[in-house]
Amino acid sequence: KRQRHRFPPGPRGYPVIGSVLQMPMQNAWLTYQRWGRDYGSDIIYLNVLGKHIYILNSANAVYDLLEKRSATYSDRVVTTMAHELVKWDKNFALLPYGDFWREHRKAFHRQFQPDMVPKYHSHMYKQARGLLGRLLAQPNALRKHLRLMAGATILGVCYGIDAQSENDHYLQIIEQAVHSLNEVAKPGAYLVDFLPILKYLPTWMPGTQFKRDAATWRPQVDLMFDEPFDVVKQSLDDGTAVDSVCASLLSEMDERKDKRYQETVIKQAVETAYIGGADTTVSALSTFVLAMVLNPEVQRTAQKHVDSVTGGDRLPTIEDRDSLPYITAIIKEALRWRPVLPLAVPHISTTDDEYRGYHIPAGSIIMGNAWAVLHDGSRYPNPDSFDPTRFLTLAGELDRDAPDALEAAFGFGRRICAGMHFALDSMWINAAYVFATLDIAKPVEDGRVIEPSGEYTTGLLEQPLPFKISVAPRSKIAEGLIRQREHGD
Ligand code: HEM
Repeated sequence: KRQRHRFPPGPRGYPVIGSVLQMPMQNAWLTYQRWGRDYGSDIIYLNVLGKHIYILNSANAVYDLLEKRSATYSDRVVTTMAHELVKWDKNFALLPYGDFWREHRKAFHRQFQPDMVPKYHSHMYKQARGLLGRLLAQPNALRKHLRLMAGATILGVCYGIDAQSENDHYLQIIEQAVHSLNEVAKPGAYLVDFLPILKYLPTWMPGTQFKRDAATWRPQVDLMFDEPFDVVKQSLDDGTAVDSVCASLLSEMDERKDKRYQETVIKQAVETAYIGGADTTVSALSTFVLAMVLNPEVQRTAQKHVDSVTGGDRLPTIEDRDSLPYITAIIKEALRWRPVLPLAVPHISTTDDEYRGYHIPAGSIIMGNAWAVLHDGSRYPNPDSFDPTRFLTLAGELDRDAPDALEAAFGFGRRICAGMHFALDSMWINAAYVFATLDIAKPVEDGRVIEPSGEYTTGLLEQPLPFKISVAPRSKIAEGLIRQREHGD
């Protein structure tokens, strides 16, 4: 006898194909948030070609399922193109839940847990200084400068590689490979993901462009993982290794366990830091700059706070953080206002479950709508305005009772961002350096103020469309700090 299950409300689809035609292609998080309002439910259900999809639009639903029941909701979508043909599952953020993923997460955690991150601050300071100088010299290449800052910080920390410019050999290898991750991650981009049998077609047949794409991309992905790892391994053998995450993990290998297996885990875990950490940091800091351009009074207040702590004649350090809650609040607000991954990364359930009387079969796709959680007006009044004081008490301290934007901005449960503490410190240092030294504003061209569009790209990861800024040193002393520091003094 067939049991009838209850499912949450959602747009009614058509027989067989389900809601495939209703799936939003642009800014899906906004449509999902609106559906939540239209259907009066914080859980929305869609059936797309037989796949069960649940969208969680509230902090409660996200917490109940992705946090409290994280043993059930921590798997990942596995696709033929990304995982099998291009081998992007070397990126452990895409690995299915299980022991192999757990080994990666453990190795990564050993090096990126909160206690370890201070070891990496020197790399962050160095690259943040470089960013100041480049912004002054070339204000209209913000994205390029941020990419170099974020990429070089991670390469320095992970492999001890000192990338000087965007033409750095390793940065180029990685950038070339990462391009294909964006392509294979586009929903519905590859028919073979719906009909895996197509992978057996010979490459000369029409309609097999995906096989040619995979043949081009797979060696690029292999190279990106292999080359920096091999260089560190060789340097350990030669006795010339410098301090790095990769070198530490290789030196700590357990001699009783299989060497090749451990090396594979280390290679993949370390390179995932770049994949997980570069574009995300660029997006978050681009939003930070956009917010400062649009909210000059917030920028001025932050500058005053920084000056009151540094006296205006030195650069801030992370040790100043406790004295500068306003800067921390700006970082939280940037991550809340325009979350980098508005739908985080989808989770998959591994056993049948029931929640609020609704049936959730094993293999369902669960999307935590970080955007909806972080723009919930009952938790964040006036959610569209950029207001760091929402995280502060009247006395200007961080408000421990305010809902924390970090709860959704970095994802959920056992798959929560493994580089979160690293990301927060790196963002804080870059923002504090900018406040200490630079005025960032809308540029004026031919007597006209150029407004940023404020628009964002749409995809798994969102970032502001390129916008123009003007950058000026705040004072002669500030200019001196940038120049002096640039020369390594
Ligand atoms: C502002 C910057 C960042 C944001 C907003 C961000 C956000 C996220 C999100 C939303 C996820 C998916 C969580 C989920 O599935 O629920 C994630 C995963 C991950 N992130 Fe980040 N991230 C940032 C920076 C970084 C950095 C700097 C690193 C490395 C140093 C990093 C490493 C990772 C890794 C390894 C995963 C995969 C975790 C897993 O699947 O077990 N991230 N991040």
